[in-house]
Amino acid sequence: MREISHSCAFSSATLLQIEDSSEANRAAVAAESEEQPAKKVPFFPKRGQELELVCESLAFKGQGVCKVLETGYVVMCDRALPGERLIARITKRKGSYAEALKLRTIVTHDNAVTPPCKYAESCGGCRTQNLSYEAQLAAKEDQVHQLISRVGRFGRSEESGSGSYLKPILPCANQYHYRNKMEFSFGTRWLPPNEFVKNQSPDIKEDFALGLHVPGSYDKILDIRECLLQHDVANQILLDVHTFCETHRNDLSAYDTKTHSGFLRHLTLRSGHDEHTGKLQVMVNIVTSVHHPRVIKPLIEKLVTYSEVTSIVNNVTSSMANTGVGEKQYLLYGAPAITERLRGLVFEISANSFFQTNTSQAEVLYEVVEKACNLTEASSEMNMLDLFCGTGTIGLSMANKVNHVYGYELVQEAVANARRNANRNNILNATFIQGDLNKLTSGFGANFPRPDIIIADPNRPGMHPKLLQFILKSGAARVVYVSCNPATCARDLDVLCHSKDGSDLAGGYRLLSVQPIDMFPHTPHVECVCALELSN
Ligand SMILES: C[S@@+](CC[C@H](N)C(=O)[O-])C[C@H]1O[C@@H](n2cnc3c(N)ncnc32)[C@H](O)[C@@H]1O
Repeated sequence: MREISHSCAFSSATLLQIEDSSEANRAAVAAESEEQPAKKVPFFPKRGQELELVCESLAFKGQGVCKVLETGYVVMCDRALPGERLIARITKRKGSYAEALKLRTIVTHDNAVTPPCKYAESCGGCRTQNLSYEAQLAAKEDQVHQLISRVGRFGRSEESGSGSYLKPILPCANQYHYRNKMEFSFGTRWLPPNEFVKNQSPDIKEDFALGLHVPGSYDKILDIRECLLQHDVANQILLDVHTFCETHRNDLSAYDTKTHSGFLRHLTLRSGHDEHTGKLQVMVNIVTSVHHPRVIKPLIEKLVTYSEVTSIVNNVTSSMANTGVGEKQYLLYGAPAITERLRGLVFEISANSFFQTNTSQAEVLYEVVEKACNLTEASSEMNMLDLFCGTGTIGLSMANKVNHVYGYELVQEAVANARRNANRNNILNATFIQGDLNKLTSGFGANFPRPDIIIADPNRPGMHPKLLQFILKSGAARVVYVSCNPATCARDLDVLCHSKDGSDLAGGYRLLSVQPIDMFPHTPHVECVCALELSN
């Protein structure tokens, strides 16, 4: 039996509410305080106060865990990196810690490297590009281990025999050009500090930008002309679209999220490969506020000159929200979907359906998932439930080893993709069902047999308590939890593995392993695959 740490200051009620970073931050603060308890003296910084900090580690979501030297008081600071001494301004007090905005560096961080991207200092995408890759990996591994062991209440003790259940992180072989999908936004331009001087130049127009959101801002766009995370061809397209739309901005005006006026909202570039020739395929998705085929036509004529562009779609949305999914979608050129190979199968990807964004690392991820399922010859009699299945990739990649795969997914378009993906790969033992796993009714489970293996791959908020209850009652011998948010994953594992007094969610599973995987170098994101078995 594994040791359960009782030092963790989280009540079960709070654990169910973990949505994103604040509980994870508290875990990081608790870890810091436990490591050096003697240094902490009472300290109450005020909002707006400027302080000298030293950064000690990187927490979940890439925030630096910093300390006020004389007091040991913990401050979470965006863009602070381990070893850095900095001046920061307090923005929020949150119980035992505060949040701060970094103002300037006094002494640079450990493991500093020169980032190859010229936007690295201002862009919200790659926040740790100037930290060596080895240091990024160590920080991500530590975050997963801390969160699972503390928030999940598993402790850090060694398992006898196969070593710790907390496995070392698997690195990503390609640290650049690994993304097969990038979503850019049109908008009003934001100038990073080093461009203010150039702003005197009449060449710089502030009414047009195409790029990525300024961190923490919904309306300001960092104008960029290339992103080192995407394919070179996608970068040429981005540059061309940028130049063309900026030149013709009277017709092709950028949408302004404050005034809700303007035409062009987002540009999404997705890449895949032709299933027969292996040739690169690019899908261009232009999101606009209205359908205006005549105005957009010259841009399409420009884009079709690229032999790699095999699909151009136009999503039209009148929503005030910052969404790339249109109320209507128009096919402007080529096929409605592109294809990609994964685990020896061919998958079709349409504009609004989920597909793993790092294809080569998805091969590694799915291999780990399959291993966690512990498939044997006996598995051919078993039913697999693939929850949050997207376009069906995980379940389909194991369909030849089980009796039947049942996939469950919210997005109708992804379900349609999954069904076509099964047909395309001649897989007859897979059924895909559309439904909302956050709104389970008592009838859930009636349209598929009792599962022997459950795979759950939710997005960041994790699983709804009712879904956890379903899993606990299912009697499935194996559960494999694939997570892109170790904080909510830890919360859910605690429910699945530890019985809770006064609750009908009795923990019925034993956590066997937690495997962190780096899918997104230079970003704060980290994936993990957790294997659980039914405990008797
Ligand atoms: C992280 S993705 C995983 C997709 C798939 N397993 C894969 O590897 O490609 C999460 C998926 O959950 C779906 N999803 C999100 N909320 C959902 C809900 N409430 N009910 C069912 N599916 C949901 C999303 O549409 C998305 O396809």
